[in-house]
Amino acid sequence: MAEVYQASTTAPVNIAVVKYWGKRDPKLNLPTNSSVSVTLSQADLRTHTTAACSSSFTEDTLLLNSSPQDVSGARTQACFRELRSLRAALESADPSLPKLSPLPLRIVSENNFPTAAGLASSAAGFAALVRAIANLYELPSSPTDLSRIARQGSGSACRSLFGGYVAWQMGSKADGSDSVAVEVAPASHWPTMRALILVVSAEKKGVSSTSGMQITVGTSELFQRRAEVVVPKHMELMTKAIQEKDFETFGKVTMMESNSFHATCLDTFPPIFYLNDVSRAAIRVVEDINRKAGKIVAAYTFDAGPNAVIYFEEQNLALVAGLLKGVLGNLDGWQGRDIEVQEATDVDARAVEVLKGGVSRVILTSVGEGPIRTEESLIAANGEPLQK
Ligand SMILES: Nc1ncnc2c1ncn2[C@@H]1O[C@H](COP(=O)(O)OP(=O)(O)OP(=O)(O)O)[C@@H](O)[C@H]1O
Ligand SMILES: C[C@@](O)(CCOP(=O)(O)OP(=O)(O)O)CC(=O)O
Repeated sequence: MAEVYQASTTAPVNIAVVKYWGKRDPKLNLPTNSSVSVTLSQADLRTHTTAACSSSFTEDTLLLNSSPQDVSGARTQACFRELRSLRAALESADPSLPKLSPLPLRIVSENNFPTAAGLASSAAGFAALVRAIANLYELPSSPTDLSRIARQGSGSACRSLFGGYVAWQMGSKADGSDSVAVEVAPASHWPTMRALILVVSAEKKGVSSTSGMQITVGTSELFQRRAEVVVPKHMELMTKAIQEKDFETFGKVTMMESNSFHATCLDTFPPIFYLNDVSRAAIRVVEDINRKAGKIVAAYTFDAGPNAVIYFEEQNLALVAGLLKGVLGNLDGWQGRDIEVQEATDVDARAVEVLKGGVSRVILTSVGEGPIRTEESLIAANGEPLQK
């Protein structure tokens, strides 16, 4: 029987606090601005991927949550091609190495959260795919080197190669070699950061990030100001806020960034609406929580969909999560955490009702680590995918 080589990893989701929106080169996924994200804990949200290769396989395949995916797309192909060429270079430098680069790849992956629902599945998915194949090929590449490859799968994926607080530097070179992710600070630098996700919709979204951002680039004038003036200022403030663990600035910039990004969506022609009434109710409740506290203790942010991500620090668990548990305590997602419930006094009553009617579940998580190698495999020794 032909030998089956394999390696596995898990990879995290990241949620941006300075948003990536717009490409200067759609083929290479080169962005029009830099961005910053927080990597979320894999205890709650993760992709698990096994990469295998063998001469007994007939073609490159990808099985995602048990369903076969098309791998002929330019993005997946770019990742396969770049990783193979790094392996081929190792093989030609050391002829004793097994010749893995020409062998067909079999990738098996599982997301433990809804795919394509604005929960950054493509980020965790492509980060895991690239990391798993790099492990399989025993590449000496650093996370920054791999971020250059994962970026071509999905832009935001480049930030999921690191844990903690991560910047994607837009770079200026035409070949994209300087458009990479770097660590701003590890999770251990500011470990008290929490994220409460209000899942408003787990459905596939209407306008994908990929096409939405290109229509914005082509039609919005506001977008130009965002890329040239707003984001560079926010990048500076955000990096410093993270270094100094200054939640008030972190929170203010996070909220203003989300608002700026969604304003450019509205300024796109025809307009793109990712926020809905439930999202706006979440914004209102966060504002009321901050007003009650007399300072910024909670910060909302929204990606290309209505789900709210609310960042806060552990010391404000009762003020933020406790209050929202008072409103949404009947939903799934609060288990396993001892949270003192707070009355939603001094909070807009209508917004509370809208949240009650529109949020389907919550996910309470925290800042976490980057991809983690695992011996737990999704492919049997004979090369067959393992059914869970
Ligand atoms: N585990 C995975 N392995 C490989 N590819 C994946 C994986 N998970 C998701 N993807 C790819 O990502 C696509 C979903 O990306 P999409 O950008 O539409 O949604 P999203 O990532 O959930 O939302 P967003 O990035 O806007 O927050 C899937 O259709 C699939 O091609
Ligand atoms: C709103 C965002 O989540 C957009 C993410 O866009 P994608 O990374 O999904 O886009 P592609 O590069 O086309 O795959 C903001 C962010 O994550 O920075």
